[in-house]
Order: sequence, then C-alpha cells, then structure tokens
Amino acid sequence: PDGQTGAAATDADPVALVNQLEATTGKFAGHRRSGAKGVCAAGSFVGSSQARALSSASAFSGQPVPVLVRFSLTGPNPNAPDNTKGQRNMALQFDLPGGEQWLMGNISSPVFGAETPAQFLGRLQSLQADPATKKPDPARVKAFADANPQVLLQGKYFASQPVAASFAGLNYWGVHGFGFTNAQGQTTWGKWVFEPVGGVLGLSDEEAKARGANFLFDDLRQRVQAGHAAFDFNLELAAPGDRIDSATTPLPAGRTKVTLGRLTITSVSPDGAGPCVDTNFSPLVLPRGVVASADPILAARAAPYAISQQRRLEERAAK
Ligand code: HEM
Repeated sequence: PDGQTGAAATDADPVALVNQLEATTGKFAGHRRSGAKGVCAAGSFVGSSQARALSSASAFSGQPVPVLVRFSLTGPNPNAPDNTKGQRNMALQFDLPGGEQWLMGNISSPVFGAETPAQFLGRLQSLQADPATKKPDPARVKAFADANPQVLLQGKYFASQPVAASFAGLNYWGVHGFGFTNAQGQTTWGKWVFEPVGGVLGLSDEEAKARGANFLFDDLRQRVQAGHAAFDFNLELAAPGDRIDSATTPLPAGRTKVTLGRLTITSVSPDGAGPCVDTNFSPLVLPRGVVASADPILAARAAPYAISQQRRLEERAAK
C-alpha cells in the first residue's frame, strides 16, 4: 500500500487474486486457475504493409511467423461444458526471429469484468459461495455491482451473444490498449481484435443442446483440416480523447480499423498435450515495436499468471 500515490485504492495483491479465484470459481489440481479446458494448436502469421507502417515489430515483416496457439473456455474446470454461453479464449505466442516473443491472451468479449485489480478482487469476493447455502449471497452480489457497475458489462455482452459454434468462429479482443511504434519513433495507440475470416458462427439454444458438452475441440480439428480456421488481426485506432487505459471501456464504434495481418491455424495437438500445456501467456511479454498502455488490469496480469502456472506445475509433479 502506498498512500502517497493512491495506488492502494486500485491495486490487489497477486497471491490474493489467485487465492480468491480458487475460492470463488474452484480449484482443479494441475490445471490453470482460469482457461483450464483448452487445447494447443499451431499457426502461422503474415504481417501486412499497413502494419509495417505502424510498427517496427518483426512480427509484421511479411515473412510467415510461427505462432503457438491455445484455445480455451474460461474458468478453472477442465470438464466445463462447451455448449453454453460465455467466454472463449485465444492465447497466442508469436515466436519471432532472435528468440523474441509476443504473448497475448485474447477473449471473446470487447471488455473485461473489472476496471481495476481491486475491483476484480471485490467482485470475486462478492461472488464467493456462502458456506451455509453453497450459493453467493444475492444481496452481497447486488451491493457490490451497484457500487461498481462496470463489473456487469462483460456478462451483459455474453448474454447478448449466441452460444459459440466454433473456436474458429469468434471475435477475440485484446481488450487493453497498446501502442505501435514505427522506425521513426511515432507511436499509434489502439485496441486489437482477431476477426474470423469466415465470420462469426453462433448456435441457437436448441442447436447448442444437441451438440452436447464436448463438441468444440472436434469442430476445431475439422475446420483446421479443411483449411477454414483463420483470423484477421485488426487494430482499431484510438482518436484523441479516447480512453485506452480501461479494460471496461471499448473504443467508440466506428473507429478506423487497420488489418495488421492474417493468422492461419495450421494444426491442433491431441487433447491434453502439446507445447502450450506448461506455458503461461503473460500479456506483458511484448516485442520491440509494441508498448503497453497504462491499463491497471494489464499491469496486474503477469504475476497471477506466474503464480497459477507455478501451482499447477507443482501439483502435476506431485501426482
Ligand atoms: C487482474 C485481472 C486478471 C487476473 C487475476 C487473471 C488471472 C488469470 C489466471 C490465474 C490465469 C491462468 C494462468 C495460467 O495458469 O497459465 C488466466 C488465464 C487467462 N486469462 Fe486472465 N486474468 C485477469 C485478466 C484477464 C484479462 C483482462 C484477459 C483478457 C483480455 C484475460 C485473459 C486470459 C486468457 C485468455 C487466459 C488463458 C490463457 C491460456 O490459454 O493459457 N485475463 N488469467
């Protein structure tokens, strides 16, 4: 806590965040504290000339760059059902020349569920089940949400969307603002979204029920085999006055969008295997030519990811 900067009001201890994730959403030994049900895949990214004008990052050279991909459902449960509404993830590790890496964890929503780490901790606390009823206390949930209305935006977005028909048929947002710096030293700020080349694919509630609880991974394998899994990496450019430091404030609709390149998914690993299983996708690992915004949620992600990774690797080793 640092009373002079006021940091104590918005920060949260990373260990407390991971402990609270476990207390509220559950703990499944050996698995990610969020994004547990997932699969490794591989892809190839080719950057565009528009991207090269904005950023000197080697990811945009125009040469194919290998990308380690992980698609997942949110939450700690490795057996969560696929055929429900809610968050899906696409985490990426661009393996750049010279051993440089670019890591990101993108989600199927333009906003996160909290604006600051402290607010996220408070929201999770309010959602923790009461030991007596085994359910969250509705009055406590409401009181926190009334005082922190940003925490409802993400749930409203998911409620407005159909059940995802495919990991390859979703928009995946970076949510945070990032700056793209070119060789002249000019930095352009924006927020990115990976948009599926074949369009967004949704299911009606009846269709979702008929698919069963485990259809997304087979669907992904089929689409990748058929060559139908690719995303345009698009950057929405911030205009003067736009907020780029808030994970609950998307850019206003209609901002100029620049296509930075195309990511093609080329293979999918067997279930539970592959090079992404033991890694974490800490979104502060950025290449030269890309810089982080001052979004406090972005800054707060690195430490909990490392803690979760350490816990699950230790649990796996102890089995
Ligand atoms: C303070 C806020 C947040 C906390 C405490 C948090 C915590 C975590 C933790 C503990 C993991 C598991 C890490 C591992 O074991 O490898 C995780 C995974 C993930 N998170 Fe977050 N997260 C936060 C915010 C966000 C935001 C804002 C996004 C999206 C913009 C996001 C996207 C993801 C994704 C995509 C994964 C799965 C990555 C994978 O497949 O390995 N998280 N998060």
